[in-house]
Parts: sequence; structure tokens; C-alpha cells
Amino acid sequence: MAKIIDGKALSQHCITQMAGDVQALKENGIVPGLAVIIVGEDDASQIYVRNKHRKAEKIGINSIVIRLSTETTQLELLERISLLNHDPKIDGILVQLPLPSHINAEAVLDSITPEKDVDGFHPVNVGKLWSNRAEIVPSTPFGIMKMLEFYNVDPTGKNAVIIGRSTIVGRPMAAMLLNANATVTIVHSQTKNLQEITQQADILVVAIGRSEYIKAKDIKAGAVVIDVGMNRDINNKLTGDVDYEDCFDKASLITPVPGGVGPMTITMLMQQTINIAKRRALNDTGNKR
Ligand SMILES: NC(=O)C1=CN([C@@H]2O[C@H](COP(=O)(O)OP(=O)(O)OC[C@H]3O[C@@H](n4cnc5c(N)ncnc54)[C@H](OP(=O)(O)O)[C@@H]3O)[C@@H](O)[C@H]2O)C=CC1
Ligand SMILES: Nc1nc(=O)c2c([nH]1)NC[C@@H]1CN(c3ccc(C(=O)N[C@@H](CCC(=O)O)C(=O)O)cc3)C=[N+]21
Ligand SMILES: [Mg+2]
Repeated sequence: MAKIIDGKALSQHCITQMAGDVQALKENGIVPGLAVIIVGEDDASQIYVRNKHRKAEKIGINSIVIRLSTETTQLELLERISLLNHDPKIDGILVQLPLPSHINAEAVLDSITPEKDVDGFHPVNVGKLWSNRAEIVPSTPFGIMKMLEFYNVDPTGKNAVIIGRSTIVGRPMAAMLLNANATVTIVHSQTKNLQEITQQADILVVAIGRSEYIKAKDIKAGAVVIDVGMNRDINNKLTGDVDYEDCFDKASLITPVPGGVGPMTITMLMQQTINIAKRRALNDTGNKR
């Protein structure tokens, strides 16, 4: 149906284009390289990392996965990152979150050189995004912007409301929608009268982490509803933060879970790896491959 924002299909479309881009780069002797570091045995993280590796291979990106044990020290992790920072074959470095609690995630993320920070989590890249001069941005909100663009939703002048203020989704989403000329509101767990605000949203992005929390009564008729949530119910079924069935008739466009934001997240990670490789190829003087 025309109402559904099909992240899987759009992702496939982007992948076909990227594979062509990578082919062209390879003809110029450049192979985009992505390094993913995973510390520990977290099941969900293992699945994401496997999906990323598979998609990268499909596109022709040189993907390496570094698996480290839960006991890895922060110093050991910092040393691995330092090696990758200096490795001319690596364009993008991603440290899968969450990290074990004995490791300071901020210190680790800050140690990735901003030029290779494919997640866009480094303070330099966060600052550039908020200054509307972004180079590398977080993949999840970037994928959402691509979805809006592909489905002809122009944020200009629209009321965009984001539920959730995390550094990986809510905050960068707000910056991107602001840069795209929306009127932006972020709401969170301390917000009073949350429903009154969400009911005004022309574009509603939901990133809370609570299964099927947003119902039809919470949204405006005709709203574009983007569901970032990934929750497992008691039967291990994947659910979003939006009650899809309940909201379907009232929304003008809506993303499903699975098959919505998730596939685009991984796809945009690949897109940014390619973009970094292109940029580095242009600037390559000292840092020879
Ligand atoms: N599909 C994808 O690509 C991705 C999916 N996800 C999924 O998206 C969801 C959110 O992830 P993430 O941003 O990392 O989550 P966090 O847990 O970091 O942040 C959740 C945010 O939601 C707010 N919140 C929690 N409960 C409520 C409530 N009842 N009303 C209003 N706000 C509330 C919190 O408020 P406060 O700040 O006050 O605590 C917080 O800002 C998760 O389900 C996650 O699995 C995440 C990343 C990528
Ligand atoms: N450094 C870092 N960067 C991240 O971008 C990052 C991270 N850590 N930690 C965890 C979150 C979560 N995340 C997802 C990626 C893909 C799907 C995805 O592929 N979802 C599919 C299928 C999911 C399934 O079937 O299990 C879908 O929604 O259709 C979901 C979520 C990236 N994250
Ligand atoms: Mg999280």
C-alpha cells in the first residue's frame, strides 16, 4: 500500500547504486574499508554486526569485524582503535554499542579520528552537524531523512516532533530536521503534556524503546509517523515503539518494524563509508593507501 514507507525496498535501491559507485572507485584503485569492533557477546549486537558485514560485502566494501572478549580492557580497545586510525586501508571505524560497563564509552568514541568516525558520534562531527556543515552523521537519522526525501516529504515549515533525546537518534534527528527547515520539538521522559505536543506533529519520529507506546490518539490525522523502536516482546517478536495497527488509518505515511528504519540504518552506514573513501581519495597526499 502507498501508505507504507518501505525501508527494505529503499535500502535495496540504495545498495544497487552504491555497488556501482564502489565499482567505479575500484577502477581507480580505491577499495572502501569498514572496520566494526564488537566487545562482548550481546546477542542483539552480534546480529547487527553480522547484518552489517553481509551488506558491506554485497556492496563491495572491504569489511572487517574485530571481535574482542568481554574482559577486554579500555586500554586494549584504545590501542586497537589507534591502529585503525592509522591504517590507510580503513575508511570507517565503528565501535558497536553498548560496551561492557567497565569501559568508558565516551573515551572510546572520542578516540576515533573524526575523519573515520562513520557513526558520526565524535564531538567534532556532532558540532559540525549542529552548525549545519555536516560531513559524517549518525546513520539512523540519516536513513530517516532519505526516507522522507524518497517519499516526497519536504520538512520545510512542518512541525516535526521527536520523542527521545539520545545522542544516537533523537538529538541528531532534531539537528537534521532543523537543517531541513522544519520547526523542531524534542520531547522526553520529563516532558509535561506530551500528548498535546505529539498531536501537533506533521512529522513524528519515535525513539523511546517501549513497545507499541504510541497510539492513534497521540498522533495528528495525516501525520508522517517514523518508528525507530526495536523491542523484543515475550515471544521474541520484534515490535516498534508505535502501535502500527492502531495508527495505520490515521497516518498519511508510516514505517513498519521490521522493514522500516532498521535496514536504512545499515545502508546509510555503508553510504558514509563510501563517502569517506571518496573524500580521502581526493585529499590523499600524505596518507597513502
Ligand atoms: N532501527 C534502528 O536503526 C535503531 C533502533 N534503535 C531503537 O530505538 C529505540 C530508542 O533507542 P535510543 O535512542 O538508543 O534509546 P535511549 O534509551 O538512549 O533513549 C530513549 C529516550 O526516550 C525517552 N523516553 C523513555 N520513555 C519515555 C516516555 N514514556 N515518554 C517520553 N520519552 C521517553 C528517554 O527520555 P530521558 O532522556 O528523559 O531518559 C530517552 O530520551 C530503542 O528501541 C532502540 O532499540 C536505536 C538505534 C537504531
Ligand atoms: N555504534 C553503533 N552504531 C549503531 O548504528 C548501532 C549501535 N552501535 N548499536 C545498536 C544500534 C541498533 N542498530 C540497528 C541496526 C540495524 C537494525 C536492523 O537491521 N533492523 C532490521 C531487522 C532486525 C531484526 O530482524 O532483528 C529491521 O528493522 O527490519 C536495527 C538496529 C544500530 N545501532
Ligand atoms: Mg540504545
